[in-house]
Amino acid sequence: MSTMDLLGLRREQLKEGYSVCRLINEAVARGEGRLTREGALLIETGQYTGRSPKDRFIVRDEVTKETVAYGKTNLPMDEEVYQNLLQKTKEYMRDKELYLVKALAGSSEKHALKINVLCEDAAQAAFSSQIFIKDNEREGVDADFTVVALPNLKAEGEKDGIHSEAFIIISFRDRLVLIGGTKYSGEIKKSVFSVMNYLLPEEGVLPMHCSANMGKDGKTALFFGLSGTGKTTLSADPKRLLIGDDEHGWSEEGVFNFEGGCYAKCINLDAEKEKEIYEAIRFGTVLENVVVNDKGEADYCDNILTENTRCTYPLDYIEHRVDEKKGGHPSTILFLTADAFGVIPPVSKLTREGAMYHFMSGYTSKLAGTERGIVHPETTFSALFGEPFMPREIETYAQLLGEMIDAHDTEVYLINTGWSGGVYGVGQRTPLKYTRLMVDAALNGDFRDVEFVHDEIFNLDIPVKVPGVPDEILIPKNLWKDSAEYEKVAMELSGKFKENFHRFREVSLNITEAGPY
Ligand SMILES: Nc1ncnc2c1ncn2[C@@H]1O[C@H](COP(=O)(O)OP(=O)(O)O)[C@@H](O)[C@H]1O
Ligand SMILES: C=C(OP(=O)(O)O)C(=O)O
Ligand SMILES: [Mn+2]
Repeated sequence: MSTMDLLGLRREQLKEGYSVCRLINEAVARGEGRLTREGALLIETGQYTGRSPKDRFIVRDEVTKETVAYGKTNLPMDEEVYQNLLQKTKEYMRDKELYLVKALAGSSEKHALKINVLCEDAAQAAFSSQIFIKDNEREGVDADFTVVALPNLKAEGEKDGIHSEAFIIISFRDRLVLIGGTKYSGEIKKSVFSVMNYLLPEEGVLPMHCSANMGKDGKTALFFGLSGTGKTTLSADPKRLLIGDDEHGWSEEGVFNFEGGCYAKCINLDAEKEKEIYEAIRFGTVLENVVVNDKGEADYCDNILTENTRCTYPLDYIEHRVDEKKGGHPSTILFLTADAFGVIPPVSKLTREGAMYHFMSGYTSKLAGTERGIVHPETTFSALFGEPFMPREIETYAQLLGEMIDAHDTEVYLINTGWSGGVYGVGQRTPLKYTRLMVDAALNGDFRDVEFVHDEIFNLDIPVKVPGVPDEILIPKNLWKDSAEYEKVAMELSGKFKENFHRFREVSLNITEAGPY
C-alpha cells in the first residue's frame, strides 16, 4: 500500500512545491506567526518548547523487535496503540489541506533518503523546507519515508495508551513518523535523524550527532556533543567552512550532512560573540519562542518562554560554508562535554581506547530547556553523545567509530565547554573565547610540540599550553579554592563514570581501562 493510501489522503489535499517565501506569507496570513524587524518568521510553540522524550515511541514489529534497543530511551509502542493513533490521524486529516515538503535527508547521492513532510502549519512547512535538503524537483508523491506533523491534533493520554497529548511515533514497517500535540520543530528534525540512525548502519555508514566543518587546508573536523554543548556555536567559525551543525554520516567516501540547514540556540545570542548565527537571522529564518516586542525587535536575553529559543536557517545563510555539505574523512574529532562539576579539563587528548571509552560513556550535562522538565544542568551519560536518537545497540555505532578512526588515523580530543573551577553555581562556564582558542589549537596541530600532563583521576592527557589561553585554567584543580574539595568532587564523578560503564559488559579491557582510575 502506498503511504498516501495508508494515510487516506487524496492528491488534491496536498499543497506542494511552495517556495519558502510563499510558506512564510501563508504562515503570517493564517496567524501562525509574524515577521520580526529583520524579516524572520517568529512563532510561539505553546506548551511544548523542547523535545519530549517520554512521548517518543518506536512501533514494535517483527523486524524492530530484533533490531531496536528498546528500553528507557527507545520506548516500544504496541501495534494496537499505533493503529488507534494512526486512525485518529487519518480522521483528523480527512478534510484538511496539508503542505507537502519534498526533501532529502543526506547530501550523499548513495545514502540519501527521500522524505516527504506533511504539515498542517505553513510555519512548520517553512521550517522543514529550510532544515532539510530541498528536493522540489522530485516528481510524484512517493518517498522513502514520510513525516506527518499535526501540532494541533491532541491525543487523549492514557486513554490512547500513551502518556500525554503529544506523541512522536516512528513506524519502520510503514516508513512513517506521526507527530501530534507538539509544535516544537525539533521533533520533526530529530525524528528524521533517528530514522537515519536506524537505517544507515546497515549500509556500513556511521550516523553521528555532530557538527562538521572544513579548514582552508581541506581537512574536516567533527564536533560531537549533546544538546547545548556547542556543536552549532563552535562549528560556525569564520576561519573555517561549515558543512553542517548537527547530524552527519561517515561513509567510505567521507562525511556528509543529513540536513540542509541549521537549528541554532538563540538564548543570549550576541552579535559579536556569535556573529555568523546572529547575521543568519533574516527573511527565511524561522524563530521559535524568542521574545519580540511590538516594534519587531528581538530580546535574545529574555527566557520567559523557554531557555531553548531557536532559529532555523539554510546553510547558505552562513557565509563560510561548503555548499556540497560534504567533507573528507575527518582528521580531528572533538567530543564536547558540558561538565557541571568543574573537574574535567577544558581540553585533553584521548588515546584510541580513550576515545572509545568516552564515545560510549557520553558524559555531559543536560542543559536547561531542550528536554521537557530540565531546568538546571543535570549530569547524564548519553552514549554516543546522542543516545536519545540512536535506535540500535550502542555497540553497533561504537564499533563503526572504532573502525573509522583506525582506518583514517583520526585524532580525538575531549573539550569541556561546561563549568570549570568549583561545583555548579559557584564556578563559571569556560568562556567561549577560550574554548574557541582550544579548538583552534587542536585543529591547527599546535599540540604536536606541546608537553602534556597526565590527569591522575580522569586518565586524560592535558596540554600545558594553548596559544592565547592562560596556563592556569588548563588544569581544573588550579581553579578550585579548596583542593581537597576538588579531589572529593572529582572522585565522585570518576565513580559515576565507572558505575555507568558497567552497562557495557562485552567491551574489551583496554577500553574499560582507558576511563577514569
Ligand atoms: N565555552 C563555551 N563553548 C560553547 N558554547 C558555549 C560556551 N559558553 C557558553 N556557550 C553557549 O552555550 C550554547 C551552546 O549551544 P549550541 O552551540 O547550540 O549547542 P549544540 O549545537 O551542541 O546543541 C550557546 O548558547 C553558547 O553561546
Ligand atoms: C534540537 C535538539 O538538539 P541540538 O541542540 O543538539 O540541536 C534537540 O535536542 O531537540
Ligand atoms: Mn545545535
